[in-house]
Amino acid sequence: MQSENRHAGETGTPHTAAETAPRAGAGAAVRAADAARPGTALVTPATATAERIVRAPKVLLHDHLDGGLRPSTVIELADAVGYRDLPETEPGKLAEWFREAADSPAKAQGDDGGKGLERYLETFAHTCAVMQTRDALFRVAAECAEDLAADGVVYAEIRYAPEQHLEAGLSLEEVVEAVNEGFREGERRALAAGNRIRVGALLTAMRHAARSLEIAELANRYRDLGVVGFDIAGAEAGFPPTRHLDAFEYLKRENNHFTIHAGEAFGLPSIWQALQWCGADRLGHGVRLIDDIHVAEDGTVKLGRLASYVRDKRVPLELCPTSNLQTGAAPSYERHPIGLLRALHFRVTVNTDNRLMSATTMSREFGHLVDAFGYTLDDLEWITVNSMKSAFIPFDERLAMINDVIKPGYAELKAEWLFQHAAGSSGVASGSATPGA
Ligand SMILES: O=c1[nH]cnc2c1ncn2[C@@H]1O[C@H](CO)[C@@H](O)[C@H]1O
Ligand SMILES: [Zn+2]
Repeated sequence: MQSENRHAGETGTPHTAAETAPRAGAGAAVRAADAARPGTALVTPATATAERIVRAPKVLLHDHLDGGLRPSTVIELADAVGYRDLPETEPGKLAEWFREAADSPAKAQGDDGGKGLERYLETFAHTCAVMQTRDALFRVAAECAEDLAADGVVYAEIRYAPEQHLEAGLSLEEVVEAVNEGFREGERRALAAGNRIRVGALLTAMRHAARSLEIAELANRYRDLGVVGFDIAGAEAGFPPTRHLDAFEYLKRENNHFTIHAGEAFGLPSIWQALQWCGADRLGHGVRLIDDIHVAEDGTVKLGRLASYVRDKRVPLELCPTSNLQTGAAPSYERHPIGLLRALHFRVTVNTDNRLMSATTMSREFGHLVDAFGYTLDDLEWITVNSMKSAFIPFDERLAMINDVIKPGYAELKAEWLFQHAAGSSGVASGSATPGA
C-alpha cells in the first residue's frame, strides 16, 4: 500500500518517513528489503492493513440507529408492515439508492446554506417508516449490535429519536425498552459468534420539534437502564441549539451527559452556542471548527478563541468523514479537517454517522483515513483511546475498556509481525487500506 509515504492533504501535516517509521529498529531493516522490490510497499508492525483494521478494537460514539439498518431488513420490515413507498425492493439496489440519495448534496456546487444536510436527512423517512413496532425496533437494534461487533467495534453509543417511532401507537417508554432489549440481544448474539461488544443508547430530540425536555426527562429516567446520554439532531439551519436550553439545563441539574449536533451544516456560532450556552459534553461533528484555525504560508498555526477553548478543554469532536463529504461539510478525505485537527492534538474521534446512507463501517472510515493521511495502528489506537475517554459511561468502566481491551488489542496486532517473520511471511501488503472498498 502506498499510504506510508503519502502526504496529508492541504490542511494536514506531512507524514515523513521518520514519523511513520516502525517502532522496532530491527523490523525496519528486515522490511526495508521488501520495500526495495518493485510493486511492494513497506509494511511495519504498525501498518494499518485492511485486515488489521477490521481486527483492531474500535469505539463508536456517533451512529444513528435509523441510519444503520441492513438493506435487506428495510425490505423485509416494509413487507411486513405494508409500507409501499420504498424506492427499490432488491437489497443491492436499495443500498445504492440510499447512498446516492444521501450523496447528492456533495455534488451540488458551492455553499448551499445548509441544504446539503437537509437533503441527506430526507432519506430517513423510509427507515423510520419501518421502525414503528416493538418487533421492528428490537430487530434493528439487535442487528446493529451484531454488525458493529462483527466489524470489531467493542463499545458503541447508538442514538435515535424516540419521538419518530410513535406512529403505530407505541409509547416513548415502549420504544426505549424495545431498543434496549434489542441491544442486549445483539450483545448476546455477538458473544456467541466470538465478538464482545457493549452498546449504550443516546436519546435524540429533533431540533425542529418541541419535545426536547420530554426526551431529556426520558433519557434521565432510563439512565441506569441502558441509556447513557442525550443529543439533538436534524436540520441545523434555523434551529439553533439554544431553542432547547431548558432540556440542557435540566440534564445539567441532573448531572447527566449530552452531545449536540453542531458545526456540520452551520459554522462557528452553532458550535459556540452548543458549548457556551448549552454546555455540551461533546460536539456531534464540530468539523467547521476549522474556520477558527488559521494556517499561515510558512505553516505556523493560529487558533481563534473558540478553537483554543475546544482544544484546551479537551472537548471531544465526533467526526464522521464520509458523512461530511456527502453533506458537503468537507471536500475530500485528503482535505478533511481531521488531518489538521489530529496533528494539533484536538480530542478527535472517528465515527460512521449513518452506515446505510454513507455505505460505511468503522473499518472503512479508518481505512479512508489510512489512505488519505498515512495513519498507522498507533494513530488508530490514539483515536480509539480518545473515543473511549469521551464515552458517557462511568470513568472506571472507560478505564477498564482502555487498559484491558483497547491497548492489549492493538499491542497484540503490532506484536504479530514478530512471529510472522519467524514463519517466513513476506509481510507485504498492497492496495487500499479501506476494508471492503
Ligand atoms: O448528520 C446528521 N446531522 C443531523 N441530523 C442527523 C444526522 N444524521 C441523522 N440525523 C437525524 O437524526 C435522526 C435520529 O437518528 C434521524 O432520523 C435523522 O433525521
Ligand atoms: Zn449524526
